[in-house]
Amino acid sequence: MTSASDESEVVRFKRLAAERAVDSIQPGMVVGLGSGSTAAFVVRRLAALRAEGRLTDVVGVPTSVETEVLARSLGVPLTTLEEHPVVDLTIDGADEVDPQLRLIKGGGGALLREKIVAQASRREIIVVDAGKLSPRLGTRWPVPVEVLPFGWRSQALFLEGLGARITRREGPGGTPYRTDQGNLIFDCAFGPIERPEELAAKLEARAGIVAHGLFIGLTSELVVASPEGVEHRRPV
Ligand SMILES: O=C[C@H](O)[C@H](O)[C@H](O)COP(=O)(O)O
Repeated sequence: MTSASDESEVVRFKRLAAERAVDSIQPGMVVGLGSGSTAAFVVRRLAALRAEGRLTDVVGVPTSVETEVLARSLGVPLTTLEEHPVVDLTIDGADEVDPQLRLIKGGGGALLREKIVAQASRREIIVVDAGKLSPRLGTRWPVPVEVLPFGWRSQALFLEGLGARITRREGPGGTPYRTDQGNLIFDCAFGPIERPEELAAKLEARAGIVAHGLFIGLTSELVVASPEGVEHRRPV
């Protein structure tokens, strides 16, 4: 267990952003629980509030098996999109955020469920440390692309044809990484992406590509923590 005193600065900023976003959760809400190390602080904070007898009627929709396991271990009640097809508020992390609050997500492999939950949400708050801010998507992070195992070599050629330097993500022991759906991920280094919407449209038109990590038009609010404090930004 990490104590507050041995947290690195980056981890502290992740926690501060996540905890601030939890202030937006109201009693009775259905809350999308994002994935990754920043979103995990949301789950922990929710559990701590429940222990104080607050927000006890909030239910969470996890965006990955990892988040589901964490939430269950902390006693946070969970539901599904089948039971609650509309989510009041989702709080999730991101790998890269541009000035228009477009995102690259999926560094932890949860991009498909994260996008499904984001699209089902009335509000999506993204929580990051300031190191995730970027002038242009693709500058700091490759775009994860989730593909069906069937025909994966064809998808690799297609992605290279779009100009990406691709790496098939590896799991434990050098075996191909598998998502929660059993699919593969190609991390696609495009370099700074001039028109993310056009790239997203090309990826979405390709059969066999199940999801990509470009999240466009889905951020309602960004909470970013840095040495200067915690700041809220909305799309302009
Ligand atoms: O698939 C993983 C998610 O998109 C994460 O939200 C993203 O990778 C950020 O993760 P972290 O908060 O650990 O930096």
